[in-house]
Amino acid sequence: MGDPHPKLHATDLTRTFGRPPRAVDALGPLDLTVAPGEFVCLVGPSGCGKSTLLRIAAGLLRPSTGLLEIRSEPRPDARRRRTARPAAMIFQDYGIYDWKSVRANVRFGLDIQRVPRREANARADTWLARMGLADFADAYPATLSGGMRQRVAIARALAVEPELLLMDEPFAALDAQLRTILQDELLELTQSTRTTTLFITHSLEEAIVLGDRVLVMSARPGRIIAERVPPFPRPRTGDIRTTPEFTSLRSELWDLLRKEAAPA
Ligand SMILES: Nc1ncnc2c1ncn2[C@@H]1O[C@H](COP(=O)(O)OP(=O)(O)OP(=O)(O)O)[C@@H](O)[C@H]1O
Repeated sequence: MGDPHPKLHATDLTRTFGRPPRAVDALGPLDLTVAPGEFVCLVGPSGCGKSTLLRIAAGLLRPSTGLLEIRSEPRPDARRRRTARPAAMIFQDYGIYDWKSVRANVRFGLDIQRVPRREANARADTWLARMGLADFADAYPATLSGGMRQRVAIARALAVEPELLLMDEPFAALDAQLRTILQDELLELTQSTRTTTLFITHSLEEAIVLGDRVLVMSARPGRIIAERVPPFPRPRTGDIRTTPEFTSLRSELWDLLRKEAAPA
């Protein structure tokens, strides 16, 4: 790929939790480069350090050694948005606030950035409309279905126009049908916004549908042991799921993963 200006660049990254003799080596050493606009999916056995990597990328956790850099674009309105964050994160449990209306949830990041209320409401409403939630702006999350709640989380993350979107198993709590629908929606959305995305999933299907690259991690401490490029040009649609290339890549990835997931 060789992009001289990667959006995310990690070198020799490791993370250990606790101290000897109880120390847990959770991650690495790991090198990772994500180009601007690229959608990179990470798959790996349970407990291999995927969330740890994402939390380091989000600035929620420090690495034990190594470096992770996110290249930030100067924004034309940077002076006003002093608190602008380059990364937005979406979790499996949605992470939305039950006591705030749907619109206020979507506006949340914009409020932190001190975007004026009128503009923030307009941007929130635009994203709600895009996610098919226009009629629910004044509703409270408790009245929404799981899929709708996850759409609110996606709208909230994208409303801040993040330079980097970090998604940790965002669809894991949804049933298979809804998951497929949201995969297709996210595919369309990210192909139009070209938001640089690092996406963790246990679903190989999800990784192949969405990713420009699929990275396979080893068992803990997670390192990157393989990389595959799904052979589907963009813009692509969910129809690729029925192609022979899709099936063969899925079984190839599954073989790689099975070796890592097998008990020692
Ligand atoms: N705060 C912490 N303190 C101690 N150990 C931790 C902490 N966070 C994670 N770990 C350990 O680090 C390892 C990696 O955890 P992590 O959550 O990153 O894995 P994961 O690949 O995201 O797992 P899963 O796929 O099951 O969600 C695990 O062994 C976990 O128990």
